[in-house]
Amino acid sequence: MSTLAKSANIFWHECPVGKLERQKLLKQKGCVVWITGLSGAGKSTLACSVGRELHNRGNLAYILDGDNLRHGLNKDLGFKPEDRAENIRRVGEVAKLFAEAGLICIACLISPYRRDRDACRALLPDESFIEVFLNMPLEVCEQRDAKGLYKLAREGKIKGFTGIDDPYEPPLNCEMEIQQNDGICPTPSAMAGQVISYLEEKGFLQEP
Ligand SMILES: Nc1ncnc2c1ncn2[C@@H]1O[C@H](COP(=O)(O)OS(=O)(=O)O)[C@@H](OP(=O)(O)O)[C@H]1O
Ligand SMILES: Nc1ncnc2c1ncn2[C@@H]1O[C@H](COP(=O)(O)OP(=O)(O)O)[C@@H](O)[C@H]1O
Repeated sequence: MSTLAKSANIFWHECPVGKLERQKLLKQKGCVVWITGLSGAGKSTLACSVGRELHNRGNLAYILDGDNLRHGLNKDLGFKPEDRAENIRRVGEVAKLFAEAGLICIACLISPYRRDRDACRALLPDESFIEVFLNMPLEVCEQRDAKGLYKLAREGKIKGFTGIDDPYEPPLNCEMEIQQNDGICPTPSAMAGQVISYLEEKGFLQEP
C-alpha cells in the first residue's frame, strides 16, 4: 500500500492553542511509549499496568492496543508484511497526535519489523518516542498461549505467525528492554514500575 500523499492543494492550518499550553494544562509532557514484542510477551498487560499507575498518579494516558485497533481503525488489514507496515504506520500517526495533544500514549503492538518502528520514531520529536522491548523468549510466550494461536500456528492452521513462520526483528537501540531475571518474569507491576521510573527521570510526568 502506498503511503505517498495523493491529495494536492492542501494547506496546514495553525491552531491557536499549542502543544506547550496543553502540556501546562495537563502538567505533563506528551510522549509515546511503544511496547514491542512477541504475541503473548505481556504487552497488553504491561500497557494496562502502566496506564492504571499513571491514572492513579493523576497523569493522562491512553492505550493504543494493536489487537483492539484491528477491530476498528485497522480492520481492513491482515498480517502480510505490507499490511503490518500499514498497521504500524497508522498507529504511529495516531500516537503522534495523542503525544501532540499532551498525553502519555502507550502503544502496544507486536510491530515485528524494525523499519516500521523506526519510521514511527522518526515522526516524534527527539526523546519523546520511548521504545520498550518486552523481550520474552518464544518458549515462554508459546507456553502461555493465552489465545491458543501458537497451537494453531504450529498445526499450520495460521500462516505467517510472528516467531513461528514470520520474523520478529528485535530493536537495536531501544530505550528500555525488559526481560526475565534468572528465568523468572518480573510481575506486571514491577515492569510498569520500570517504565514509570523512566518517564519520571526524563521529566515526562511533570509540567514543562
Ligand atoms: N499471523 C499473526 N501473527 C501475529 N499475531 C497474529 C497473527 N494473527 C493473529 N494475530 C493476533 O493479532 C495480534 C497482533 O496484532 P498487531 O497489530 O499487534 O500485529 S502487528 O504489529 O501488525 O504485527 C496478536 O495479539 P497479541 O497476542 O496481543 O500480540 C495476535 O493475537
Ligand atoms: N509479567 C507477567 N508474568 C506472568 N504472566 C504474564 C505477565 N504478563 C502477562 N502475562 C500473561 O501472559 C499472557 C499474555 O499476556 P498479554 O498481555 O495478552 O500479551 P501480549 O499483549 O503481548 O500478547 C496473559 O495470560 C497474561 O496474563
